[in-house]
Amino acid sequence: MAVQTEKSNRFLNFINGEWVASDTNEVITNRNPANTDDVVGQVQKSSLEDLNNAVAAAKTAKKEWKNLSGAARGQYLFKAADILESRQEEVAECMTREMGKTYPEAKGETARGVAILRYYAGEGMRKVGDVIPSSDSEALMFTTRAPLGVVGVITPWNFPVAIPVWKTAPALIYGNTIVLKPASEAAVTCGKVMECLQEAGIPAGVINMVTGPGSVIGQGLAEHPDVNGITFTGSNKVGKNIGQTALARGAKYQLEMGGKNPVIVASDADLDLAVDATISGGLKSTGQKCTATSRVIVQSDVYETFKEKLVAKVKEISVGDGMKEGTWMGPSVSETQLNTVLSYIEKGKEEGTLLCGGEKLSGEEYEKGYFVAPTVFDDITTDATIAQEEIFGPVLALMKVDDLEEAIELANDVEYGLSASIFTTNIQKMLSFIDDMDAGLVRINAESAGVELQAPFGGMKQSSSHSREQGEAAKEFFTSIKTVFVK
Ligand SMILES: NC(=O)C1=CN([C@@H]2O[C@H](COP(=O)(O)OP(=O)(O)OC[C@H]3O[C@@H](n4cnc5c(N)ncnc54)[C@H](O)[C@@H]3O)[C@@H](O)[C@H]2O)C=CC1
Ligand SMILES: O=C(O)CCC(=O)C(=O)O
Repeated sequence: MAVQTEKSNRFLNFINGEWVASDTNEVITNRNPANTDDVVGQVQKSSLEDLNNAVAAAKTAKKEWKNLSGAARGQYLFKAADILESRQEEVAECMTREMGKTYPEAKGETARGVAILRYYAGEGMRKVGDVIPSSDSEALMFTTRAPLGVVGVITPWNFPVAIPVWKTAPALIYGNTIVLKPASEAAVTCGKVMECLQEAGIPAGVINMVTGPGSVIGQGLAEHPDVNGITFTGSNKVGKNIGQTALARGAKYQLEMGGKNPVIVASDADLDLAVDATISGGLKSTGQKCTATSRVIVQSDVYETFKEKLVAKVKEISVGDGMKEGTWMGPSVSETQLNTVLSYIEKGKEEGTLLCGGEKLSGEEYEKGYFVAPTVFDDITTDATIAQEEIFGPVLALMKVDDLEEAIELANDVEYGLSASIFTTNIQKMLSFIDDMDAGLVRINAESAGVELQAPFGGMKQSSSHSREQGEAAKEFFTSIKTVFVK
């Protein structure tokens, strides 16, 4: 057993209140996707035995943690928020170097993590149940809530602070203990979040982190008989498998998966606003958000003007190392992700007309990173692969429609239903969109990305397990309702 003595970017597993090396003696080394010469840090390549130790610790700790008052649990989260806030710049820099999003975005995400911790800290003081009139006049009937117990938290790399925090903070405040398995690509940044929770003094065993391959540690969590609930964000393929595994053994699960999010630009839209929001929603974070805009559905009478404005602005985007001032868009997270994006771009060239971008960037600034040019396609039809499949890259597909009805029909013509936007100044069009759009998040005159921590977040159709995260909605997953009858 080794002890982590100083703040560094080399992380051990965190199990039962201690930093411990994996029994495999193997590590995963993370490099900067903007410059692969830059080694960002290391995490453990753990085994099932490490996972079993973490689950055992979480199981032992759950009774005492659950028996604390919500207010007492909240105090730990307030403290963790202060610590994370004091380390905002260090955490953000690590995030940018580890997964590529720009430093201002990474700072914003870290601040969001702080705000989420504070929001759920406050939840510890809010009501958990209702009094319901019994048909027996001498009885008192009410609901209360019980934690699930041990929750397995499996997170992706695209929001290395916000997603682990928006799953962990509600799990803890409602009395659960956790075992967190972050995506390897961003596990060093996540280790820093874990340090903040540790420094806040959360009792041993309540929070645990085990890093390693998804197929071993993630699958191991899903299968583990002592893990009572699993919360997951990531790809559809992995998510569905986790859901089936959890269901087969009767565990609760929550899945947030892909998106193929449309923006509709109506003929009466403020076109400059729509252009800016399409770029921001589609290309920020290099398009690596499940809420990213990827299908741009434009009414024919403004199509050419919108297209011209959009392409002119996309061409101005500065791509580079996210730590460099003036960089608007960083690299893809990894070589695998870059290759996926490039293969969709090749497909797009067969399916439509390339308007700009469409290539891996070359030249001195780019040669050691995974950079792709922001790309826009024209003449894309709804059955095209790039109009149907989640790309997770900076690629926009333009589609032309004659009227709003056709626009909404097209917007709904995908298997996903996470987020959708419309740009219009017409109230009737807004209302039709709100009514008819099959998405968990519908946004009017605002980009498709951008989730507020106090509001429910989740998708329809194949985008989620039909559950919601964040805000008060988190309570539904992280607790079970108990109906109490007293006479
Ligand atoms: N909805 C979202 O926010 C995200 C969607 N994605 C989508 O997924 C694609 C692939 O990205 P990946 O990082 O490979 O996503 P992924 O779904 O493989 O990874 C997400 C998490 O699940 C874990 N995992 C992987 N295999 C597992 C398994 N068999 N059992 C349990 N856990 C497992 C990973 O280690 C990671 O912690 C992206 O191109 C994108 O389309 C990726 C990340 C986030
Ligand atoms: O748009 C956001 O802020 C959150 C997106 C998200 O949850 C994701 O990409 O996994």
